[in-house]
Amino acid sequence: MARKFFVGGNYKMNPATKSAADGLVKLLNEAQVKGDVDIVVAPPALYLLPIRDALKTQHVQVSAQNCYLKDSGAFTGEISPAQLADAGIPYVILGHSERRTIFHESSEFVAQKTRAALDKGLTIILCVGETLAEREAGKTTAVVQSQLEPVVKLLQESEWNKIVIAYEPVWAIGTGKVATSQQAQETHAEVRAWLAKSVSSKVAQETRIIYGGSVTGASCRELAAQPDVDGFLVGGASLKPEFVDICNAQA
Ligand SMILES: O=C(COP(=O)(O)O)NO
Repeated sequence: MARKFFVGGNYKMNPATKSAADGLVKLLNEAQVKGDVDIVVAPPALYLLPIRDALKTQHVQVSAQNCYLKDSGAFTGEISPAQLADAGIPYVILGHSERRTIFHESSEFVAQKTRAALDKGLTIILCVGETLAEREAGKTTAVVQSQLEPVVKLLQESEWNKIVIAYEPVWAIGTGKVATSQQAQETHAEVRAWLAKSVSSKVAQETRIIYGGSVTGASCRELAAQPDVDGFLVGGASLKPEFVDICNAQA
């Protein structure tokens, strides 16, 4: 089966003002989206509802950038999967490398949060990826598999249709050093083969594996042409007009 193209925009802790956020909504509402693509933008939590309510295009949905694993309680600063579901936010990014490195989230913790988000009906953009040292040591496959294993243990085969895997090599995030098409295709194919072995061939074939790490309007088409690259999770470029070109990369 053909996997529907998927492009996420991870705004991270941007933009700095509501008026700038309004500008991004204008860009999305005026975008000429070509082809069949799921577009999801992940603004800071403060802007989630205003942006969701200001979007006039059926092409774009919103995502949280993270969530906790409990429904409510004394967890200062956190947002719960139950609150996201109640607010009608359909997606959440989990396991982003910035959550793993800056906020010390382990793969087991990310897996528990994935379980909790699935229990509330959310779709998860599950981030994995290796550091430059791990790639140079030939550990890319082992690292990515170690990040996915705890998730595999907690999911039923039928739940994988609520997972989008984002392969984001840490050395490409925010550096301008985009992975080559060959590097992306190689790792995506390895992840897909591992899914076939660890879950099922159906899940391997149907799960979208998207690439993130310095994707731009200039690099997106060659990457999108790779058989196992099903889309992108875009950081910096999602805050610019070229985000629309990236959404149309497969059109
Ligand atoms: O972190 C990223 C990628 O960021 P950049 O596109 O800025 O490298 N996506 O979640």
